[in-house]
Amino acid sequence: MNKKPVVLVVMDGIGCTEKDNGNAVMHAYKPQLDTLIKTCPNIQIKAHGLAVGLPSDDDMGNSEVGHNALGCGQVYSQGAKLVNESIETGAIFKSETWKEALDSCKSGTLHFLGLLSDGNVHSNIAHLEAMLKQAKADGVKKVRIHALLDGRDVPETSALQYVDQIENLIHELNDENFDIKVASGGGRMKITMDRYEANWKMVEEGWHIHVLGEGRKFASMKEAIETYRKELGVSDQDLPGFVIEENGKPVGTIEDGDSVILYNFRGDRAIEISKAFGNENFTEFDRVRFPKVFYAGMLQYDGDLKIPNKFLVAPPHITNTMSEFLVKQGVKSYAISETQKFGHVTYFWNGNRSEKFDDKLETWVEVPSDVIPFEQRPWMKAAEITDLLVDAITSKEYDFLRVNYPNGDMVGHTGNYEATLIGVESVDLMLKRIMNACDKAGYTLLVTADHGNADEMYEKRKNPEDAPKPKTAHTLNPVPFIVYNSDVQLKEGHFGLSNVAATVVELLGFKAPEGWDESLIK
Ligand SMILES: O=C(O)[C@@H](CO)OP(=O)(O)O
Ligand SMILES: [Mn+2]
Ligand SMILES: [Mn+2]
Repeated sequence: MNKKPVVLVVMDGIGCTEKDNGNAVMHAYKPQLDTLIKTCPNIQIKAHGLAVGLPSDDDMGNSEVGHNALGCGQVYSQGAKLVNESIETGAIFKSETWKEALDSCKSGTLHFLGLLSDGNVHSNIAHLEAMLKQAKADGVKKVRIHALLDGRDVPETSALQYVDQIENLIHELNDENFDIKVASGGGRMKITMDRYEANWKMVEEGWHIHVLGEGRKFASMKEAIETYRKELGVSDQDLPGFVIEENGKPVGTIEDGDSVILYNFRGDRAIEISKAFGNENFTEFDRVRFPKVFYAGMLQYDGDLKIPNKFLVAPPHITNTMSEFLVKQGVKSYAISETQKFGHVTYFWNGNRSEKFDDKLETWVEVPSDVIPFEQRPWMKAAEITDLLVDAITSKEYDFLRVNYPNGDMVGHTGNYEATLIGVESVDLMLKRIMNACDKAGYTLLVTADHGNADEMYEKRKNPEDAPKPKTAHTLNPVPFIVYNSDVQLKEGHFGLSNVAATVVELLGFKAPEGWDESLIK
């Protein structure tokens, strides 16, 4: 085998299936991908469920677990699973953090903030339910819930199902000693859950809604959702923020002496709001009022920056990553994406660490993303990313280069089939440029994805004659793994994303370290 530098392309959200259920991957005009699959060694690898450390094979893949597995060559039990286990054993409720959270709000309110669904990508409503029951059992007097609506990891207009579920539990738990209410909420793509500092305005709006109780007022969550749906016709993820009021007053602003638990377990979209609650000297926006609260996350979202410093369940301690390994070998690497996925190829890739292992050997490049609905620009920043990546390949400075193209995923999440076709086609167009650059430089090119999304743009239909309903979530499908410009043969069998790291280092001429899943090369 000829040892050469390697370029790895992650086509975010581009999975493989023969099924045509609004399959924007199948139907996109993508001559490069088609040729690569026809002429190069390639297999399909698993990107969901147990293969990436999720609780079961009913769990679709996602970027966090996908990039963790790609970047560390191992499968770790992930947040979704760790929290389940901690609740099952009761460890979470014996933790210091839980006790402190309860002690700290003895004469105040215990607030739960998080994504209200069972998507299991960022959160699970079952975790919230378990904590509400335990809070009552532990003698908490007053609880307020700040509910972010999903429609991105679950069907796009399914919010009322989860609202009913939580309202039923509230009804069951409420009595003269336990006062529990929903206080505020809004769509996850409108407030609070921004990531990678793409749009701090979202977090500022969330702060006004949850903390200050400033925003459009409604009598109930249901009324807010139904009113906004009628007025705007948008999916759950895009519903504006709302504040629940009674007698002209918000029912649950966040005040000095309260405790706040962010029950999302995934980090990327939890870090900014955690900074707003946790940093004394915070400058991203004017908080107007900064209540002195005890703040904890379900997990610690960033191990380097210790965000937040209090958490209920320890995150997977991901060690022995590919970046660590390459740095030890003195290999120079290059990582690039646009803002929306920049942390995926850096922070997730390195096991949820925001710092480099070595400043000199690692180069990270972020192309600023547009702040617009991505169906309006499905090509996103693919061309700008490729300009820089091609320069980096041509410079011959780096032995390992990785890139994430968000299009299949970010446009896929809009549920817009036509735009997603263009998203996939934009990525395909870029592949040609990268192939050319690799030809000239004599580099090996690997093409894969972190999970599916664009491959199923319609929900499953009950009756074949029903009109297609847009699907915004990820899929359970495998992803391609293609080797271009190398004479290797690939193994046959059942493999997953965690087999890629060993494959990369082998192509670079190293023996993969102990403990990594095997390489895909025969
Ligand atoms: O947008 C996100 O936060 C998730 C879906 O919840 O997508 P990805 O895992 O691809 O980042
Ligand atoms: Mn992804
Ligand atoms: Mn996604």
